[in-house]
Amino acid sequence: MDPKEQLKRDAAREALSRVTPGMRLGLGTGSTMWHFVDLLGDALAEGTLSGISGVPTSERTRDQAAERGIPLLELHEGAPLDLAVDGADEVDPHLDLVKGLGGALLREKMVVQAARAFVVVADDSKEVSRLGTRAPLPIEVVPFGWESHIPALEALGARGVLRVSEAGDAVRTDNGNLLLDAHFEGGIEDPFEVENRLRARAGVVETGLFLDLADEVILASDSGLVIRRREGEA
Ligand SMILES: O=C(CO)[C@H](O)[C@H](O)COP(=O)(O)O
Repeated sequence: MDPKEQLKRDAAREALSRVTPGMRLGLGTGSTMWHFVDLLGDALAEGTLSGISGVPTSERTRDQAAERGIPLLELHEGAPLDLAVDGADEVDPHLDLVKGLGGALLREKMVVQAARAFVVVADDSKEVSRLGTRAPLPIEVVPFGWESHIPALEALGARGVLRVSEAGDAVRTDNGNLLLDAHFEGGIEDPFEVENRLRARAGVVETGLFLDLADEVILASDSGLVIRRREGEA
């Protein structure tokens, strides 16, 4: 296996050790989560875990989980979830995150907010000292008037770019919305301020800032796993 994929699988395997029989899980989206869903499928098939059900955060994850025989629930059926597991594009020292390069940020945040605990799985390339330095901030917006957010982003110190596919078409989320990627020169100075300013705008559906949400971050590196927990948590 490619060494980078192996790191993602290592983080996913560690997260799987947090899962106990009967749990209702939030199943995130992305290449690291692919490994988690794969390992969960193996565990159910082998009988080392049972009674598990999951709420998928994207159609991709729904398809993979269904293929692997993982019983699926709608969000309202599963909530409150015992545990949400998901990847991240950036993790800062406070365990705040940027998510959404995979385009599933809205459902991901809804699922995390419906969960009693949230564990993040990533390789150590996602660690940053300040959010917005490694990845742009994804923002899901309704198609109507999306261009009007560009000057507002400029006022926040960011260059907003409509996400397009390789073929040049605007990318649509699973919810039929568009994605703006906000590039902050030097990173995001005050993520809470940016979150509040963006969320106050009609037409902005959700941002990829996941603030004060992660309870535990599992980072896989060449030298092993690094586990970070929110202060005050055992
Ligand atoms: O937020 C996400 C999708 O919306 C993903 O969790 C994030 O992009 C990380 O993905 P990967 O594990 O492929 O690096």
